[in-house]
Amino acid sequence: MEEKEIYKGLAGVPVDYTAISKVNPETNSLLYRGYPVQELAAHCSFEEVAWLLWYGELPTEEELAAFTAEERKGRALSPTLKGIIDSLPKSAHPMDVVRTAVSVIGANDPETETNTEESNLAKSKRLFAALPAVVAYDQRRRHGLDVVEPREDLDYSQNFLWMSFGEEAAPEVVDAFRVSMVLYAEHSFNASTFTARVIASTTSDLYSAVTGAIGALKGALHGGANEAVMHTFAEIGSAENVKPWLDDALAQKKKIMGFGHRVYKNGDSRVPTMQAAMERMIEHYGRQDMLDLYRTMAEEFVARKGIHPNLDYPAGPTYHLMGFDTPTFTPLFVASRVTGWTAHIMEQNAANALIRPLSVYNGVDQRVVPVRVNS
Ligand SMILES: CC(=O)SCCNC(=O)CCNC(=O)[C@H](O)C(C)(C)COP(=O)(O)OP(=O)(O)OC[C@H]1O[C@@H](n2cnc3c(N)ncnc32)[C@H](O)[C@@H]1OP(=O)(O)O
Ligand SMILES: O=C([O-])CC(=O)C(=O)O
Repeated sequence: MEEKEIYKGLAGVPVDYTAISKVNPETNSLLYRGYPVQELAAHCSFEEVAWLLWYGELPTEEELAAFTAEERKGRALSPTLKGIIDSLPKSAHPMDVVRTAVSVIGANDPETETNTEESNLAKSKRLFAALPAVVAYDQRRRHGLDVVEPREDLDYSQNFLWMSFGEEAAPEVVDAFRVSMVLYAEHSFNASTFTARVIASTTSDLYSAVTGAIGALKGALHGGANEAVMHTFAEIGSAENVKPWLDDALAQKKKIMGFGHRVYKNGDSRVPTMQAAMERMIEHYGRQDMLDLYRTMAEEFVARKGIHPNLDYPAGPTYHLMGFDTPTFTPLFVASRVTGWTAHIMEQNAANALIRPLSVYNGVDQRVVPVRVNS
C-alpha cells in the first residue's frame, strides 16, 4: 500500500477560507460575520440574522422592512407542492419530506439554472420563506390536523409557531424559538454545509446543494441528534434512572446523543444561550422534572467521560416542551440552517474550486480478468 497520510473524516484539515462564521474552540466562541452569536441572539430577529449571513452586514431599517414584507408574501405553499407532500406516506421521515419539498421548489423555479449571485439570493429568500410552511404542514398532516395557513401580520417565529399549532404562541415561547433559530443558523464547515459546498463546487444549482445538505443533516451524528436526545430522555424516564441507564449504555459502548463535537472539546459556545432559553420554557410549562433529568444526565456524563453537551442537547427538550413532535426537530434545524448553507453556496460560487480530494487505494493489486472458455 502507498505510504500517504490519511486525514480520516478530514478531521483538523482546513479546506478553504470562509468569511461567514468563525468557530473558535480556544475561546469557546462563535462569530457570525464578526458578531458574537450570543449578542445576535439577545438583540436580533432571525430575519436580521439571515440577512447578515447572506450580505455580510446587518440590514438597514429600509432593507429589513423590504425583506420582511417579501418574506411574508412568500410563505404560502403552492397547490403543486401541497399535492406532492400529500402524496408521500405519513410514515415518511419529515426530513425526507423537507428534502423532497426543496427538490420540488427547485424543479418548479424557472431560475434554477441561473447561477448568478443575484438569482441565488432570491432563491435563498424563497426557501427561507417557504420552509416553515413545509415543516408545519407536514407535522399537521401526519397528525391528521387541518392545515393552518400563514399570517402576514406575524413575524417569522410567531408565524412558524402559528402554522405549527394553530394558535398564537406566548411571547416567551416565540422568543425561545427565535433564539434557537439564531443559534442553529450557521457553523462553518460542518458536514451538511460542506456537502452543500461540494455540490456547489461542481457548478450545480443552489436547490441541489440544499437538498444534499438536508440529507447530510438528517444523520444522528449531525442534526439528527436533537431528535435522538428526546429518544434517550424517553428511555431514561426520569432523573433517578440516569446512573443505571448510563452504566448500561457505556458498557455497550453506545454514543450518547447530544454530547461531543468535532471542533469544540471543552463545550459548545451555543449551549449556555440555548440552555437559558430551555430553562425559560421549563419555567413556562412547569416542567421541573425535565430540568432534573437534563441536568443529572449532563453532570453524570461530563463527570464520567469529560465530553460536553452540544447545541442539540438543550434544543431537543426545548422543541419538545413547545409541543413539536420529535421527528420535526431536525426539520426545524433545516429551516434555520438554510441561511448558512445558502450563504456558503454563494461564497463557494464566488471563488470556486472543484472539491475533489484524493484517496489511497487499499484494495487488491492489479490482476488479470479470467477469460471464460465457452464449452
Ligand atoms: C449540531 C451538531 O451537529 S453537534 C453534533 C451532534 N451529534 C451528536 O450529538 C452525536 C453524538 N456525538 C458524536 O457522535 C461525536 O461526539 C461527534 C460525531 C459529534 C464528534 O465526533 P469526533 O470528533 O469524530 O470524535 P470521536 O467520535 O472521534 O470521539 C472521540 C472519543 O470520544 C468518544 N465520544 C465522542 N462523543 C461521544 C458521545 N456522544 N458518546 C460517547 N462517546 C463519545 C468516542 O467514542 C471516542 O472515544 P474513543 O477515543 O475511546 O474511541
Ligand atoms: O460544526 C459541526 O460539526 C456541527 C455543528 O455543531 C453544527 O453544524 O451546528
